[in-house]
Amino acid sequence: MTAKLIDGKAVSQKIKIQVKERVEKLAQQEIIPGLAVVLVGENSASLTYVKNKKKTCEALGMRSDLHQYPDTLTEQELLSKIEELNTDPEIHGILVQLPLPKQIDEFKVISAISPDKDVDGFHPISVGNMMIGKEAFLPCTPHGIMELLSNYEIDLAGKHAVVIGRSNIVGKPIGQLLLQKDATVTYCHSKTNDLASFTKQADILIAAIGRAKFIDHTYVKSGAVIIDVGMNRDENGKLCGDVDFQDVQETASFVTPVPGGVGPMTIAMLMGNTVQSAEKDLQRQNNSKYVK
Ligand SMILES: Nc1nc2c(c(=O)[nH]1)N[C@@H](CN(C=O)c1ccc(C(=O)N[C@@H](CCC(=O)O)C(=O)O)cc1)CN2
Repeated sequence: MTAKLIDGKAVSQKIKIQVKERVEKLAQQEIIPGLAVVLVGENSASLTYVKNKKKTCEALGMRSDLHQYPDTLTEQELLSKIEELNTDPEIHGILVQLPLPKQIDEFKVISAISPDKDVDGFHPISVGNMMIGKEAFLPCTPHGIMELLSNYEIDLAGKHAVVIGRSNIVGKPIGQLLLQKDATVTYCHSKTNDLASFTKQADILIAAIGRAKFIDHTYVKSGAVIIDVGMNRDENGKLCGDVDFQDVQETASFVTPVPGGVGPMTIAMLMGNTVQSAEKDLQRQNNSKYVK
């Protein structure tokens, strides 16, 4: 058996075409979805990601403003900027690129974003609504993973999903979304003893560990679906995931590559959330017309 490739690049293209159609529909009502991206510091990977977000927005007919600051920016200065963006009627989505420099409290900053504009889905209100299955902006990487699984018609009900990683932006939320689709979910993390004894039971294995090519075939059950969320550099400086892609080929049934798997989905889902925010804003405006 050779694993089938889950092509995130192709699926993300399909999603972006659908988003563009929604942008064109909003343009008929003279609305241009607007995304504000805030970057603090000079992290080169973060700079690449925010540039890609801006480029994608523009390609889909959306507005994107990049607000870039040195890593000496104070927490108060950042909070003031967010306050300004919260009240800007032309901005439908606000995103603060993570990680932030250490003098800035990430939770405080995320909590300051209006939940109506929280297109990253990181605000505690968005997280709470997601947890109880109510309408919310879903965090882009976990949402992208769910879209990939759905596009490849991978059945989740009754399946055992093992998530390695417990970050707020990937590990914790992907477990909840899988649970909502009736998977049985196990969380593993850096303190888990005998990791392989858990991962070998996984029908669906989500690797978000942050260690280059850590998962090889000895961690994988025959026929498992592997989703690689890792973004690392190998010994030659080449981009690679948490999974040893070649080594799992004869064991897994499906596997995502890095690059070209989960990463492009993250940006496509962000575009979807931003358009959704603009659509909801229009709906609110129309509703308030009726009330008057
Ligand atoms: N505010 C946020 N910060 C961060 C998020 C996030 O969703 N919101 N996620 C990550 C970084 N990230 C988006 O911001 C991201 C990472 C990777 C990719 C991607 O497309 N990767 C490509 C490879 C890119 C390359 O060549 O370097 C791929 O996997 O094919 C997109 C977005 C942390 N911060």
